[in-house]
Amino acid sequence: MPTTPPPRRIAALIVAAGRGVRAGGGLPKQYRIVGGRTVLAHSAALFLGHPRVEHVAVVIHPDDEALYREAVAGIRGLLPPVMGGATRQASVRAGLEALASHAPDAVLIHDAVRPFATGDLVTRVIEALSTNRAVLAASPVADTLKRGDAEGFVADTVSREGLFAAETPQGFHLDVILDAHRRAAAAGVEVTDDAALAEWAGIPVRLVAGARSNIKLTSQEDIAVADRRLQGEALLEAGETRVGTGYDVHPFTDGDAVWLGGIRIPHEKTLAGHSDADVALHALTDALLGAIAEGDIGSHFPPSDQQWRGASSDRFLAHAVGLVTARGGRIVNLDLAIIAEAPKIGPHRDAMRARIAEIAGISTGRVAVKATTNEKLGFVGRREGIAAIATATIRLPFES
Ligand SMILES: Nc1ccn([C@@H]2O[C@H](COP(=O)(O)OP(=O)(O)OP(=O)(O)O)[C@@H](O)[C@H]2O)c(=O)n1
Ligand SMILES: C[C@](O)(CO)[C@H](O)COP(=O)(O)O
Repeated sequence: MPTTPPPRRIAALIVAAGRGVRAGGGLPKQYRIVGGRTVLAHSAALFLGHPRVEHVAVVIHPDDEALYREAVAGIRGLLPPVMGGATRQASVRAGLEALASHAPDAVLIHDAVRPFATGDLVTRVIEALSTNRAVLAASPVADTLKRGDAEGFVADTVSREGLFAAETPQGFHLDVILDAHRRAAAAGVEVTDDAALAEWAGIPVRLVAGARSNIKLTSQEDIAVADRRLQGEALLEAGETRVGTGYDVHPFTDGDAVWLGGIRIPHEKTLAGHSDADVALHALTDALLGAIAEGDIGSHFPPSDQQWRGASSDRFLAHAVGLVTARGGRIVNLDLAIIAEAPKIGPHRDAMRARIAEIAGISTGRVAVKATTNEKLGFVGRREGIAAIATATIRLPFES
Protein backbone atom coordinates (compact mmCIF):
# COMPACT_ATOMS: atom_id res chain seq x y z
CA MET A 1 0.00 0.00 0.00
CA PRO A 2 1.24 3.54 -0.70
CA THR A 3 2.75 5.61 2.05
CA THR A 4 1.39 8.74 0.34
CA PRO A 5 -2.31 9.69 -0.02
CA PRO A 6 -4.18 9.15 -3.34
CA PRO A 7 -3.00 11.72 -5.89
CA ARG A 8 -5.26 14.69 -6.47
CA ARG A 9 -3.26 16.70 -9.00
CA ILE A 10 -2.28 14.69 -12.06
CA ALA A 11 0.01 15.71 -14.90
CA ALA A 12 0.79 13.99 -18.19
CA LEU A 13 4.25 13.85 -19.72
CA ILE A 14 4.39 12.98 -23.42
CA VAL A 15 7.83 12.00 -24.68
CA ALA A 16 8.41 13.00 -28.29
CA ALA A 17 12.15 13.56 -28.60
CA GLY A 18 13.02 10.36 -30.50
CA ARG A 19 14.43 10.24 -34.02
CA GLY A 20 12.32 7.39 -35.37
CA VAL A 21 15.30 5.54 -36.85
CA ARG A 22 13.39 2.24 -37.17
CA ALA A 23 10.63 3.99 -39.12
CA GLY A 24 13.21 4.97 -41.71
CA GLY A 25 14.46 8.30 -40.37
CA GLY A 26 13.48 11.51 -42.13
CA LEU A 27 10.54 13.28 -40.53
CA PRO A 28 10.32 11.88 -36.96
CA LYS A 29 7.26 9.63 -36.69
CA GLN A 30 5.58 11.76 -34.00
CA TYR A 31 5.27 14.53 -36.64
CA ARG A 32 3.88 12.28 -39.40
CA ILE A 33 0.23 12.75 -40.33
CA VAL A 34 -2.12 9.87 -39.45
CA GLY A 35 -5.89 10.20 -39.70
CA GLY A 36 -5.60 13.86 -40.70
CA ARG A 37 -3.31 15.18 -37.96
CA THR A 38 0.09 14.53 -36.50
CA VAL A 39 0.69 11.48 -34.30
CA LEU A 40 1.69 13.89 -31.52
CA ALA A 41 -1.55 15.89 -31.86
CA HIS A 42 -3.58 12.68 -31.31
CA SER A 43 -1.65 11.92 -28.10
CA ALA A 44 -1.82 15.51 -26.82
CA ALA A 45 -5.59 15.66 -27.44
CA LEU A 46 -6.12 12.51 -25.36
CA PHE A 47 -4.62 14.02 -22.20
CA LEU A 48 -5.81 17.60 -22.76
CA GLY A 49 -9.34 16.20 -23.05
CA HIS A 50 -9.18 14.04 -19.92
CA PRO A 51 -11.03 15.62 -16.97
CA ARG A 52 -8.56 14.35 -14.34
CA VAL A 53 -5.40 15.63 -16.05
CA GLU A 54 -4.39 19.13 -14.95
CA HIS A 55 -1.12 19.71 -16.82
CA VAL A 56 0.24 18.30 -20.07
CA ALA A 57 3.89 18.74 -21.05
CA VAL A 58 5.65 17.45 -24.17
CA VAL A 59 9.35 16.58 -24.35
CA ILE A 60 10.82 17.35 -27.77
CA HIS A 61 14.17 17.14 -29.56
CA PRO A 62 16.01 20.49 -29.70
CA ASP A 63 16.09 20.23 -33.53
CA ASP A 64 12.29 19.89 -33.70
CA GLU A 65 11.12 23.24 -32.29
CA ALA A 66 9.65 24.40 -35.61
CA LEU A 67 8.02 20.99 -36.26
CA TYR A 68 6.56 21.05 -32.75
CA ARG A 69 5.15 24.58 -33.12
CA GLU A 70 3.47 23.55 -36.36
CA ALA A 71 2.14 20.28 -34.89
CA VAL A 72 0.50 21.98 -31.90
CA ALA A 73 -0.69 25.15 -33.65
CA GLY A 74 -4.28 25.63 -32.55
CA ILE A 75 -3.96 23.21 -29.61
CA ARG A 76 -4.49 25.03 -26.30
CA GLY A 77 -3.41 24.13 -22.78
CA LEU A 78 0.06 22.62 -23.24
CA LEU A 79 2.89 23.65 -20.93
CA PRO A 80 6.00 24.99 -22.71
CA PRO A 81 7.93 22.14 -24.39
CA VAL A 82 10.87 20.56 -22.55
CA MET A 83 14.09 19.69 -24.40
CA GLY A 84 14.79 15.94 -24.31
CA GLY A 85 17.95 13.86 -24.17
CA ALA A 86 19.75 11.19 -26.16
CA THR A 87 17.65 8.31 -24.80
CA ARG A 88 13.98 7.91 -23.90
CA GLN A 89 15.01 7.63 -20.27
CA ALA A 90 16.96 10.92 -20.43
CA SER A 91 13.98 12.60 -22.11
CA VAL A 92 11.59 11.40 -19.41
CA ARG A 93 13.95 12.62 -16.69
CA ALA A 94 14.18 16.07 -18.28
CA GLY A 95 10.38 16.19 -18.45
CA LEU A 96 9.94 15.12 -14.83
CA GLU A 97 12.42 17.77 -13.63
CA ALA A 98 10.45 20.42 -15.52
CA LEU A 99 7.07 19.17 -14.29
CA ALA A 100 8.24 19.16 -10.68
CA SER A 101 7.88 22.96 -10.52
CA HIS A 102 4.11 22.48 -11.06
CA ALA A 103 4.05 20.05 -8.11
CA PRO A 104 1.62 17.43 -9.41
CA ASP A 105 1.02 14.50 -7.07
CA ALA A 106 1.27 11.98 -9.90
CA VAL A 107 2.42 11.83 -13.49
CA LEU A 108 1.28 9.75 -16.46
CA ILE A 109 4.21 9.10 -18.79
CA HIS A 110 3.20 8.41 -22.38
CA ASP A 111 4.94 7.76 -25.70
CA ALA A 112 3.85 10.38 -28.24
CA VAL A 113 3.89 7.55 -30.76
CA ARG A 114 0.99 5.63 -29.17
CA PRO A 115 -1.94 7.50 -30.75
CA PHE A 116 -4.48 4.76 -29.96
CA ALA A 117 -4.46 5.07 -26.17
CA THR A 118 -7.98 5.84 -24.94
CA GLY A 119 -9.57 7.94 -22.22
CA ASP A 120 -10.74 4.74 -20.49
CA LEU A 121 -7.17 3.48 -20.34
CA VAL A 122 -5.99 6.78 -18.85
CA THR A 123 -8.79 6.54 -16.27
CA ARG A 124 -7.80 2.98 -15.33
CA VAL A 125 -4.21 4.06 -14.70
CA ILE A 126 -5.32 7.08 -12.65
CA GLU A 127 -7.71 4.99 -10.55
CA ALA A 128 -5.00 2.42 -9.79
CA LEU A 129 -2.74 5.25 -8.59
CA SER A 130 -5.10 5.72 -5.61
CA THR A 131 -3.71 2.55 -4.05
CA ASN A 132 -0.41 2.08 -5.89
CA ARG A 133 2.63 4.26 -6.39
CA ALA A 134 3.49 2.78 -9.77
CA VAL A 135 1.02 1.56 -12.40
CA LEU A 136 1.70 -0.09 -15.74
CA ALA A 137 -0.79 -0.48 -18.58
CA ALA A 138 0.03 -3.79 -20.24
CA SER A 139 -1.54 -6.59 -22.27
CA PRO A 140 -0.91 -10.33 -21.89
CA VAL A 141 1.40 -11.60 -24.62
CA ALA A 142 -0.74 -13.43 -27.16
CA ASP A 143 1.87 -14.80 -29.58
CA THR A 144 4.09 -17.81 -29.05
CA LEU A 145 7.54 -16.50 -28.23
CA LYS A 146 10.75 -17.84 -29.80
CA ARG A 147 14.33 -17.01 -28.99
CA GLY A 148 16.49 -16.80 -32.11
CA ASP A 149 20.14 -17.74 -32.38
CA ALA A 150 22.97 -15.88 -34.13
CA GLU A 151 22.50 -17.96 -37.30
CA GLY A 152 18.83 -17.06 -37.69
CA PHE A 153 17.39 -20.30 -36.30
CA VAL A 154 15.03 -20.85 -33.40
CA ALA A 155 17.09 -21.58 -30.31
CA ASP A 156 14.10 -22.35 -28.11
CA THR A 157 10.48 -21.54 -27.33
CA VAL A 158 9.93 -19.16 -24.44
CA SER A 159 6.86 -19.71 -22.27
CA ARG A 160 4.50 -16.77 -22.49
CA GLU A 161 2.93 -17.77 -19.17
CA GLY A 162 2.64 -14.61 -17.05
CA LEU A 163 4.24 -12.38 -19.71
CA PHE A 164 2.85 -8.93 -20.52
CA ALA A 165 3.72 -6.42 -23.21
CA ALA A 166 4.32 -3.04 -21.56
CA GLU A 167 2.43 -0.05 -22.92
CA THR A 168 2.01 3.56 -21.99
CA PRO A 169 0.62 5.51 -20.20
CA GLN A 170 2.50 4.41 -17.13
CA GLY A 171 1.51 6.23 -13.94
CA PHE A 172 3.59 7.10 -10.90
CA HIS A 173 3.50 9.24 -7.82
CA LEU A 174 5.85 12.03 -8.86
CA ASP A 175 8.26 11.85 -5.91
CA VAL A 176 8.74 8.11 -6.45
CA ILE A 177 9.53 8.19 -10.17
CA LEU A 178 11.61 11.38 -10.02
CA ASP A 179 13.75 9.88 -7.29
CA ALA A 180 14.15 6.61 -9.24
CA HIS A 181 15.17 8.51 -12.39
CA ARG A 182 17.72 10.66 -10.55
CA ARG A 183 19.27 7.65 -8.82
CA ALA A 184 19.34 5.57 -12.01
CA ALA A 185 21.09 8.38 -13.88
CA ALA A 186 23.70 8.64 -11.15
CA ALA A 187 24.19 4.85 -11.16
CA GLY A 188 24.34 4.61 -14.97
CA VAL A 189 21.29 2.33 -15.08
CA GLU A 190 19.57 2.41 -18.48
CA VAL A 191 16.17 0.74 -19.15
CA THR A 192 13.51 1.02 -21.85
CA ASP A 193 10.50 2.05 -19.77
CA ASP A 194 9.71 3.85 -16.53
CA ALA A 195 8.05 0.85 -14.87
CA ALA A 196 11.45 -0.87 -15.12
CA LEU A 197 12.98 1.99 -13.12
CA ALA A 198 10.29 1.66 -10.45
CA GLU A 199 11.07 -2.08 -10.31
CA TRP A 200 14.79 -1.27 -10.03
CA ALA A 201 13.98 1.11 -7.17
CA GLY A 202 12.02 -1.62 -5.38
CA ILE A 203 8.58 -0.05 -5.91
CA PRO A 204 5.76 -2.58 -6.58
CA VAL A 205 4.29 -1.92 -10.02
CA ARG A 206 0.55 -2.61 -10.37
CA LEU A 207 -0.55 -4.05 -13.73
CA VAL A 208 -3.75 -2.64 -15.24
CA ALA A 209 -5.38 -3.84 -18.45
CA GLY A 210 -3.92 -2.15 -21.48
CA ALA A 211 -5.25 -2.68 -24.98
CA ARG A 212 -3.69 -4.65 -27.81
CA SER A 213 -4.86 -1.85 -30.09
CA ASN A 214 -2.64 0.62 -28.16
CA ILE A 215 0.32 -0.06 -30.42
CA LYS A 216 3.53 1.93 -30.49
CA LEU A 217 4.25 3.19 -33.98
CA THR A 218 7.72 1.82 -34.51
CA SER A 219 8.07 0.93 -38.19
CA GLN A 220 6.92 2.59 -41.40
CA GLU A 221 4.31 -0.18 -41.71
CA ASP A 222 2.89 0.72 -38.25
CA ILE A 223 2.45 4.32 -39.42
CA ALA A 224 0.66 3.27 -42.63
CA VAL A 225 -1.64 0.91 -40.69
CA ALA A 226 -2.41 3.66 -38.12
CA ASP A 227 -3.28 6.10 -40.90
CA ARG A 228 -5.72 3.67 -42.53
CA ARG A 229 -7.28 2.80 -39.18
CA LEU A 230 -7.75 6.42 -38.07
CA GLN A 231 -9.12 7.44 -41.45
CA GLY A 232 -11.62 4.58 -41.21
CA GLU A 233 -12.64 5.68 -37.71
CA ALA A 234 -13.01 9.29 -38.90
CA LEU A 235 -15.26 8.16 -41.75
CA LEU A 236 -17.42 6.18 -39.34
CA GLU A 237 -17.67 9.19 -37.00
CA ALA A 238 -18.52 11.56 -39.84
CA GLY A 239 -21.43 9.32 -40.85
CA GLU A 240 -23.00 9.31 -44.27
CA THR A 241 -24.90 11.71 -46.49
CA ARG A 242 -28.40 10.75 -47.66
CA VAL A 243 -30.57 12.57 -50.20
CA GLY A 244 -34.34 12.25 -50.65
CA THR A 245 -36.80 13.75 -53.11
CA GLY A 246 -40.49 14.57 -52.76
CA TYR A 247 -43.22 15.60 -55.19
CA ASP A 248 -46.83 16.66 -54.61
CA VAL A 249 -49.78 18.20 -56.46
CA HIS A 250 -53.10 19.62 -55.25
CA PRO A 251 -55.97 20.97 -57.38
CA PHE A 252 -57.62 24.35 -56.85
CA THR A 253 -61.14 24.65 -55.53
CA ASP A 254 -63.31 27.55 -54.39
CA GLY A 255 -61.81 29.56 -51.55
CA ASP A 256 -59.92 32.68 -50.60
CA ALA A 257 -56.39 31.56 -49.60
CA VAL A 258 -53.81 28.81 -50.03
CA TRP A 259 -51.41 27.30 -47.51
CA LEU A 260 -47.92 27.10 -49.05
CA GLY A 261 -44.67 26.43 -47.20
CA GLY A 262 -46.48 26.85 -43.90
CA ILE A 263 -47.71 30.35 -44.84
CA ARG A 264 -51.30 31.42 -45.55
CA ILE A 265 -51.40 33.38 -48.79
CA PRO A 266 -54.62 35.19 -49.76
CA HIS A 267 -55.73 34.03 -53.23
CA GLU A 268 -58.87 33.80 -55.36
CA LYS A 269 -58.94 30.00 -54.82
CA THR A 270 -57.81 27.45 -52.27
CA LEU A 271 -56.10 24.07 -52.68
CA ALA A 272 -58.26 20.99 -52.19
CA GLY A 273 -56.99 18.08 -50.09
CA HIS A 274 -57.58 15.88 -47.10
CA SER A 275 -55.37 18.11 -44.95
CA ASP A 276 -54.68 21.83 -45.46
CA ALA A 277 -53.25 20.78 -48.89
CA ASP A 278 -49.89 22.53 -48.42
CA VAL A 279 -48.12 20.94 -51.42
CA ALA A 280 -44.80 22.50 -50.44
CA LEU A 281 -44.72 21.00 -46.94
CA HIS A 282 -45.96 17.68 -48.32
CA ALA A 283 -43.12 17.53 -50.87
CA LEU A 284 -40.60 18.41 -48.12
CA THR A 285 -42.03 15.73 -45.83
CA ASP A 286 -41.65 13.11 -48.57
CA ALA A 287 -38.12 14.29 -49.31
CA LEU A 288 -37.11 13.70 -45.68
CA LEU A 289 -38.90 10.36 -45.52
CA GLY A 290 -37.13 9.39 -48.74
CA ALA A 291 -33.73 10.27 -47.28
CA ILE A 292 -34.28 7.81 -44.43
CA ALA A 293 -36.17 5.27 -46.57
CA GLU A 294 -39.20 5.43 -44.26
CA GLY A 295 -42.08 5.22 -46.71
CA ASP A 296 -44.04 8.28 -47.79
CA ILE A 297 -46.43 10.81 -46.32
CA GLY A 298 -49.44 8.61 -47.19
CA SER A 299 -48.09 5.66 -45.22
CA HIS A 300 -47.57 7.82 -42.10
CA PHE A 301 -50.76 9.90 -42.45
CA PRO A 302 -53.28 7.82 -44.48
CA PRO A 303 -55.96 9.97 -46.23
CA SER A 304 -58.47 7.35 -44.98
CA ASP A 305 -57.68 8.37 -41.39
CA GLN A 306 -60.20 11.02 -40.34
CA GLN A 307 -57.89 12.51 -37.72
CA TRP A 308 -55.82 14.15 -40.52
CA ARG A 309 -58.85 15.87 -42.11
CA GLY A 310 -57.97 19.56 -42.40
CA ALA A 311 -54.73 18.95 -40.49
CA SER A 312 -52.10 21.62 -40.54
CA SER A 313 -49.22 20.20 -42.64
CA ASP A 314 -46.50 21.49 -40.32
CA ARG A 315 -47.33 18.40 -38.22
CA PHE A 316 -46.38 16.13 -41.13
CA LEU A 317 -43.06 17.86 -41.70
CA ALA A 318 -42.29 17.95 -37.96
CA HIS A 319 -42.97 14.20 -37.80
CA ALA A 320 -40.48 13.49 -40.61
CA VAL A 321 -37.91 15.77 -38.92
CA GLY A 322 -38.42 13.84 -35.69
CA LEU A 323 -37.75 10.53 -37.46
CA VAL A 324 -34.46 11.92 -38.79
CA THR A 325 -33.30 13.21 -35.42
CA ALA A 326 -34.41 10.02 -33.64
CA ARG A 327 -31.85 8.20 -35.79
CA GLY A 328 -29.12 10.61 -34.70
CA GLY A 329 -29.33 12.45 -38.03
CA ARG A 330 -29.36 16.11 -38.88
CA ILE A 331 -30.70 18.01 -41.82
CA VAL A 332 -28.05 19.58 -44.03
CA ASN A 333 -30.40 21.47 -46.34
CA LEU A 334 -33.90 21.54 -47.80
CA ASP A 335 -34.48 22.69 -51.36
CA LEU A 336 -38.01 23.40 -52.53
CA ALA A 337 -39.37 24.33 -55.96
CA ILE A 338 -43.01 25.46 -56.28
CA ILE A 339 -44.59 25.31 -59.73
CA ALA A 340 -47.58 27.67 -59.98
CA GLU A 341 -49.00 30.30 -62.32
CA ALA A 342 -50.44 32.09 -59.27
CA PRO A 343 -50.27 33.24 -56.56
CA LYS A 344 -46.88 34.97 -56.84
CA ILE A 345 -44.40 33.24 -54.51
CA GLY A 346 -41.62 35.86 -54.48
CA PRO A 347 -43.21 38.19 -51.89
CA HIS A 348 -43.69 35.24 -49.52
CA ARG A 349 -40.38 33.44 -50.12
CA ASP A 350 -38.58 34.68 -46.99
CA ALA A 351 -41.54 34.02 -44.71
CA MET A 352 -41.79 30.46 -46.11
CA ARG A 353 -38.06 29.87 -45.63
CA ALA A 354 -38.27 31.10 -42.03
CA ARG A 355 -41.30 28.93 -41.24
CA ILE A 356 -39.84 25.78 -42.85
CA ALA A 357 -36.55 26.37 -41.01
CA GLU A 358 -38.48 26.74 -37.76
CA ILE A 359 -40.35 23.46 -38.27
CA ALA A 360 -37.17 21.64 -39.32
CA GLY A 361 -35.09 23.10 -36.48
CA ILE A 362 -32.39 24.42 -38.82
CA SER A 363 -31.19 27.86 -39.86
CA THR A 364 -32.93 29.75 -42.66
CA GLY A 365 -29.71 29.60 -44.65
CA ARG A 366 -30.27 25.85 -45.04
CA VAL A 367 -33.68 26.30 -46.67
CA ALA A 368 -34.15 27.30 -50.31
CA VAL A 369 -37.55 28.19 -51.78
CA LYS A 370 -37.73 28.65 -55.53
CA ALA A 371 -40.74 29.22 -57.77
CA THR A 372 -41.52 28.94 -61.42
CA THR A 373 -44.58 29.06 -63.65
CA ASN A 374 -45.31 26.18 -66.01
CA GLU A 375 -45.35 28.54 -69.01
CA LYS A 376 -49.15 28.07 -69.27
CA LEU A 377 -48.60 24.38 -70.13
CA GLY A 378 -50.51 21.47 -68.66
CA PHE A 379 -52.75 21.49 -65.59
CA VAL A 380 -50.53 23.97 -63.72
CA GLY A 381 -50.45 26.20 -66.81
CA ARG A 382 -54.26 26.09 -66.97
CA ARG A 383 -54.32 27.23 -63.30
CA GLU A 384 -55.98 24.00 -62.20
CA GLY A 385 -53.55 23.37 -59.34
CA ILE A 386 -50.06 23.77 -57.85
CA ALA A 387 -47.15 21.29 -57.83
CA ALA A 388 -44.03 21.20 -55.63
CA ILE A 389 -40.75 19.31 -55.81
CA ALA A 390 -38.35 19.08 -52.86
CA THR A 391 -34.91 17.67 -52.12
CA ALA A 392 -33.63 16.96 -48.62
CA THR A 393 -29.99 16.31 -47.79
CA ILE A 394 -29.27 14.82 -44.38
CA ARG A 395 -26.34 13.34 -42.42
CA LEU A 396 -26.90 10.06 -40.62
CA PRO A 397 -24.59 7.99 -38.42
CA PHE A 398 -23.01 5.38 -40.66
CA GLU A 399 -24.99 2.13 -40.96
CA SER A 400 -23.66 -1.01 -42.60
N1 LIG B 1 15.76 10.18 -26.96
C1 LIG B 1 14.47 9.85 -27.00
C2 LIG B 1 14.04 8.64 -27.59
C3 LIG B 1 12.68 8.35 -27.64
N2 LIG B 1 11.80 9.24 -27.15
C4 LIG B 1 10.36 8.98 -27.27
O1 LIG B 1 10.03 7.75 -26.69
C5 LIG B 1 8.91 7.17 -27.35
C6 LIG B 1 9.14 5.70 -27.67
O2 LIG B 1 10.36 5.57 -28.33
P1 LIG B 1 10.65 4.85 -29.73
O3 LIG B 1 9.51 4.20 -30.32
O4 LIG B 1 11.88 4.04 -29.54
O5 LIG B 1 10.94 6.15 -30.64
P2 LIG B 1 12.25 6.57 -31.36
O6 LIG B 1 13.37 6.64 -30.40
O7 LIG B 1 11.91 7.84 -32.07
O8 LIG B 1 12.42 5.40 -32.41
P3 LIG B 1 13.75 4.71 -32.91
O9 LIG B 1 14.27 3.93 -31.73
O10 LIG B 1 13.33 3.84 -34.04
O11 LIG B 1 14.68 5.81 -33.34
C7 LIG B 1 8.68 8.00 -28.61
O12 LIG B 1 7.52 8.79 -28.43
C8 LIG B 1 9.92 8.82 -28.72
O13 LIG B 1 9.73 10.10 -29.34
C9 LIG B 1 12.24 10.42 -26.55
O14 LIG B 1 11.42 11.21 -26.11
N3 LIG B 1 13.57 10.69 -26.49
C1 LIG C 1 7.90 2.55 -23.02
C2 LIG C 1 7.54 1.55 -24.06
O1 LIG C 1 6.55 2.05 -24.90
C3 LIG C 1 6.95 0.33 -23.36
O2 LIG C 1 6.60 -0.64 -24.29
C4 LIG C 1 8.70 1.16 -24.92
O3 LIG C 1 9.62 0.42 -24.20
C5 LIG C 1 9.38 2.38 -25.54
O4 LIG C 1 9.90 2.13 -26.79
P1 LIG C 1 11.39 1.57 -27.07
O5 LIG C 1 11.33 1.09 -28.47
O6 LIG C 1 11.63 0.47 -26.11
O7 LIG C 1 12.26 2.75 -26.87
